Amino acid sequence: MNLTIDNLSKSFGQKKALDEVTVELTTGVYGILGSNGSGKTTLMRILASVMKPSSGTIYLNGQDINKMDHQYRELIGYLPQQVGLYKNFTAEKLLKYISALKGLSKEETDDKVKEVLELVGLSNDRKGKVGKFSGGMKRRIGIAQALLNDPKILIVDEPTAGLDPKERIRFRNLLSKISKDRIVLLSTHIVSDIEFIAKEILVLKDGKLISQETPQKLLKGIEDKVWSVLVTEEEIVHFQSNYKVGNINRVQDKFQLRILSNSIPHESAKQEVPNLEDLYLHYFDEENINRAAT
Ligand SMILES: Nc1ncnc2c1ncn2[C@@H]1O[C@H](COP(=O)(O)OP(=O)(O)OP(=O)(O)O)[C@@H](O)[C@H]1O
Repeated sequence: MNLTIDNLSKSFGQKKALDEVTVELTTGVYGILGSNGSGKTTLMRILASVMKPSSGTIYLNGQDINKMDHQYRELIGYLPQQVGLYKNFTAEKLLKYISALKGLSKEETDDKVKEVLELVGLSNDRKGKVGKFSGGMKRRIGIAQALLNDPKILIVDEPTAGLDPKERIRFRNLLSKISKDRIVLLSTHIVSDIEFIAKEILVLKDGKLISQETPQKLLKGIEDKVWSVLVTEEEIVHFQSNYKVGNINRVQDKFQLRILSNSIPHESAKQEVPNLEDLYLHYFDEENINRAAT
């Protein structure tokens, strides 16, 4: 399976939310990384066919999705940022109801609902009311409903916002599991969500695709730029105004700063192994974009 996004742009008045994005996707998980307003949701909505681009074309296995029309939509599962679930429905009833809306027969529905409940780990909670579910369970029921029509392309917008770490891990593993024979697109600004499961990360900035790489290659790009330095409280401001500073940890009476810099920021600085949090800082430290030292 091959999904090709060819020269896609979307404008809202003067604002270019997407600017000539071209990318080719095959099965597996893709992470879309970008700061607020970088165009992630716009790209996902166009891919989910709920919004039209201003220009550009999307091809699935060489066929223009506009020409495929409902044939394409049947292959899509979309989980937007906000989903309104019927709070008084049980998990099972909700999924049966959505199956009916999606046009599945009664027999298909019973089997499919059972299968997706199992897949997302909610079989034992099938009689529980959705309104009483935790955030993680709600996201999982969201995925379950998106999987009812066995989509080949699953699009999930900010899936882990508001989830606790345990639920985030569980959700990540679920997406990883279902990506074997599907294209899964996952937008986030929580980089740890995609560090381990994405086969490639698409970095969007101001509507432009500025990078498409494996997480390992992206990290290699900053491998000699990440430092840690131990400073006093008074010295923090100096580093913050001259460098991109990430985490600050208290270590007894001093502070350890994580710094992104092309050159050694201080003679006592130690080089560190980069992670995706550093990468995010590298691309999206907007406030400090004009610093000379990096
Ligand atoms: N319907 C709309 N009308 C006008 N402007 C819009 C509309 N939708 C998006 N935009 C603008 O397009 C740009 C990209 O928005 P988009 O929602 O795609 O970004 P995002 O990366 O998903 O951000 P976030 O992480 O905050 O969800 C933003 O500047 C946004 O204000």
